[in-house]
Amino acid sequence: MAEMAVGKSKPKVNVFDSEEDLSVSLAKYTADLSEHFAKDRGAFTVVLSGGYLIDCLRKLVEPPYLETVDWRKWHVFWVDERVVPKDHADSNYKLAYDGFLSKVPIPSGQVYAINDALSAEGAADDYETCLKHLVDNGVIRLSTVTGFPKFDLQLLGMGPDGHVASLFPGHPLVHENKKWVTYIKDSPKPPPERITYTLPVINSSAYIALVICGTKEAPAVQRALGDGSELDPLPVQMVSPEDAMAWFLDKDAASMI
Ligand SMILES: O=C1O[C@H](COP(=O)(O)O)[C@@H](O)[C@H](O)[C@H]1O
Repeated sequence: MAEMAVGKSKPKVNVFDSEEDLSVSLAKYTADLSEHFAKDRGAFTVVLSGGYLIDCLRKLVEPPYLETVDWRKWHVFWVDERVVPKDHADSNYKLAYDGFLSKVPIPSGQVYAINDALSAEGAADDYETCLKHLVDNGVIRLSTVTGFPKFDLQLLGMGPDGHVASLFPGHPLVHENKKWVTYIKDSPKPPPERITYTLPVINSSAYIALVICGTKEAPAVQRALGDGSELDPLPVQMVSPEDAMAWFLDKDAASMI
C-alpha cells in the first residue's frame, strides 16, 4: 500500500530505467489510491491529461489491476480538452477512451467528457457547471483550504515548454484565480482552442502524479526540480497539490537533474 500523506509533504521524485518500469509503478500508485479512496469515501475522482500519460497507464488495464481495482467507484475527468469532436484524432477523450477507458469497467455515466457541440467558452462553462453539480451531490469534495474542488488524484503530463494542462508559459490564463474551468483560443500548441482547469483547481487536489518521459522534457524537469528562484516560473513549477505530489520520470526526462 502507498503511504497516504496527511498535509502537504515534499514531492517524491521517482526515476525509472525504462518506461515499462515507470508504467508498473504508476499502476500500483494509482491502484493503491483507488483502494484508499474507495474505502474512505466510496468514490475515487481521477483527473486525466492527454498526451503521453495515457500510454503510461497501460499496466493498470492488465491483471492483477483489471480485476482488483474497484472500477465502479471511479469518476473520470479531464484536466484539459481540445475543442474538437470526441472522435477527432486531437481529442484527449478519444486518446483516453482508446488507450484506457475502453479496457476497464468504469460506468459510462461516471466519465465526464466535455460537450463537443459547444464553443470553447460554452464548453468551459458547461464543464464547470457539471463539476458544481458533482460537488453538490458529494461526488467531488471541496477543499476546505481554497474553496475549489478537491479531486482525489490528478494524473498530469508536461510539455517540453513546461506547460501542464493547457496552461502555457507566459500566457495570462496561468494567473486565472476565480474560475474552475476556463478556455484558450490561442494555444501555442495545436489545436488552438481548448478548455482547461485553472491552477487553483489543479493545486486543490489531494494527490498529483506528474508523469514525464523523454529527453525533450529534460530541461523543464531540471528547472522544475531546481531551487525555484526564478521570477517567472514555468506552469509546472507552480503545481503543488494539497496532500502529496509524486514525479514519475523515465531516465531520459531525468537526465539533467
Ligand atoms: O497538449 C497537451 O500537452 C500536455 C503534454 O503532452 P505530452 O504529449 O507532452 O505528454 C498534456 O498533458 C495535455 O493534456 C495536452 O492537452
